[in-house]
Amino acid sequence: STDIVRRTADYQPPIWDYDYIQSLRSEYLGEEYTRQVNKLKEQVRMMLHKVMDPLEQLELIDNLQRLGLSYHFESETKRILEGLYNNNHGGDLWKKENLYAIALKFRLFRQHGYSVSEEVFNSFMERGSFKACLCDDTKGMLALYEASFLSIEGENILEEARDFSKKHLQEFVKQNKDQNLSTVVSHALELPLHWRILRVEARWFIDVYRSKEDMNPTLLMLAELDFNMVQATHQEDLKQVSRWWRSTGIAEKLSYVRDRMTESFFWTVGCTFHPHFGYCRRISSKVNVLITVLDDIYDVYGTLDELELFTDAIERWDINAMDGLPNYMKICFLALYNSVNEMAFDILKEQEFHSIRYFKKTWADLCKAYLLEAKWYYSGYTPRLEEYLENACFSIAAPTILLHAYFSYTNPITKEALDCLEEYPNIVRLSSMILRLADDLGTSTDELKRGDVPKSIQCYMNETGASEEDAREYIRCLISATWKKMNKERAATSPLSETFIEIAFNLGRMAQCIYQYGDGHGVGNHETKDRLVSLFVQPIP
Ligand SMILES: CC1(C)[C@@H]2CC[C@@]1(C)[C@@H](OP(=O)([O-])OP(=O)([O-])[O-])C2
Ligand SMILES: [Mg+2]
Ligand SMILES: [Mg+2]
Ligand SMILES: [Mg+2]
Ligand SMILES: [Mg+2]
Ligand SMILES: [Mg+2]
Repeated sequence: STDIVRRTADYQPPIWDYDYIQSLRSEYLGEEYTRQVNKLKEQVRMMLHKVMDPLEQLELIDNLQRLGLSYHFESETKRILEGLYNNNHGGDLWKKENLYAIALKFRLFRQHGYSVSEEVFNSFMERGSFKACLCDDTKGMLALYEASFLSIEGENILEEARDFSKKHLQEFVKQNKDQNLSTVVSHALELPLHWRILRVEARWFIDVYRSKEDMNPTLLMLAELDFNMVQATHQEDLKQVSRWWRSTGIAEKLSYVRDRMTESFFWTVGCTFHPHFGYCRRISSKVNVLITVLDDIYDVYGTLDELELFTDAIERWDINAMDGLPNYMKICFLALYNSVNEMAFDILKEQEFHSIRYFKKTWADLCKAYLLEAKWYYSGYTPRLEEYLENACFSIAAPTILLHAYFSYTNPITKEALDCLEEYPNIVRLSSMILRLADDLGTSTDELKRGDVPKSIQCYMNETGASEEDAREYIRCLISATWKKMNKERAATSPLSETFIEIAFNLGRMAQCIYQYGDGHGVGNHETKDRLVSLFVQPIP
């Protein structure tokens, strides 16, 4: 047969090899630390009971959140916000206070699902614009900026708030009068709090909090200890999935696809860092690393004929469908088949629920979306942006990732939720859109260099004649607009739990984190490496 010329992406080897991952150790395991952390948690609980001033209550809640500790105090936080909302929501809470307090209140209420109108900012405006005198209040500007990202479509005051605060905060950073505040403001301008991954943000904020003059030592001690204890549990999860990954042999047998076990695990920590979600992280990491392999087979390595065969085998989800596959595809098919069936077995054993048909469908939908992109590539077709995105919100694999996440933490599984998930609800579509757009911004340059389907940027350029820079700006606006729709979805009632909604939000946040400095998943850039070291290797001293 004629030699098949296969594209290559010459991916770098993984940043950490198997032996290094297995060598990871943490001293923060065991009873002694659990005793210590429980003592500190009790002290913080007392603080939450004793604090009376509304603004101090809000600041404490905000600090707990930024320090990554809020998961320990959910009921206390709810009680405080409930109280503030019911007792004062009438109106006097919003009057006569400064911009910082109003913006902080607004953001925390919206974050916790309390409906509050953008009109609370009216007293800071005149003739439709924010009062110019406000621009000297940098703390207030920063709070207004962060609050503006909780907006939904059509909220013009918040749109104006974002533009106004962004302009003045950029000005403030340029003047660089106050080093500490400039650091915090630049951080926010890079990526607003609402779009950030809690776990990564906590690691950064703990260092910032340590140097604040109003820092509370108990809070700091608990944040540092808790961070290190959670790191220890994540290390164990990572070592476990890394042992599984090595047992599949895929990394060395298919040396031409991305070997990204650690990054695949990092994605899951962004989605659910909570220590009790270990099983969810381990399942999701396997899904992510297998998706990474399949994606490269469809994008780079497979011929169209081979891809047709593989897609057909996945649609049939039948062990006998392997026979016609080339060897490298047999390995991938069986690794995927075994992993997914093993998970289906766990669910059958735990909940007597037969889940195979859901998994079979989501993997078939994913591979069909991959196949369509391959056909577009091989035929040299460039779709309009809308046509591309309709398919690319499936090929980015978010629906598959989210379905597996649902099954891996939910007990009891409900038919309502699954029926809802089967229809690809808005929350899944919107999360996929953010993941896809952020991914294209971060990966399309390299992808097009080695040959891949035209991505959102190129489709937009082809459709409108825009320059690449303008196309990238358009895609960034699309991400921002999609977040407004996501914010609206959070409030919507649905058979999907708050946990699921949060995971879907975090998947979008994780994309903006990984691709913040280019392709943080495919190319082991130093930002990703630094993050992985700070999250999984280096305890806070
Ligand atoms: C986990 C993922 C989001 C999914 C598999 C690896 C990814 C990082 C991304 O990889 P990429 O090659 O950029 O996807 P695509 O652009 O080929 O769809 C697609
Ligand atoms: Mg923490
Ligand atoms: Mg690989
Ligand atoms: Mg790809
Ligand atoms: Mg792809
Ligand atoms: Mg990509």
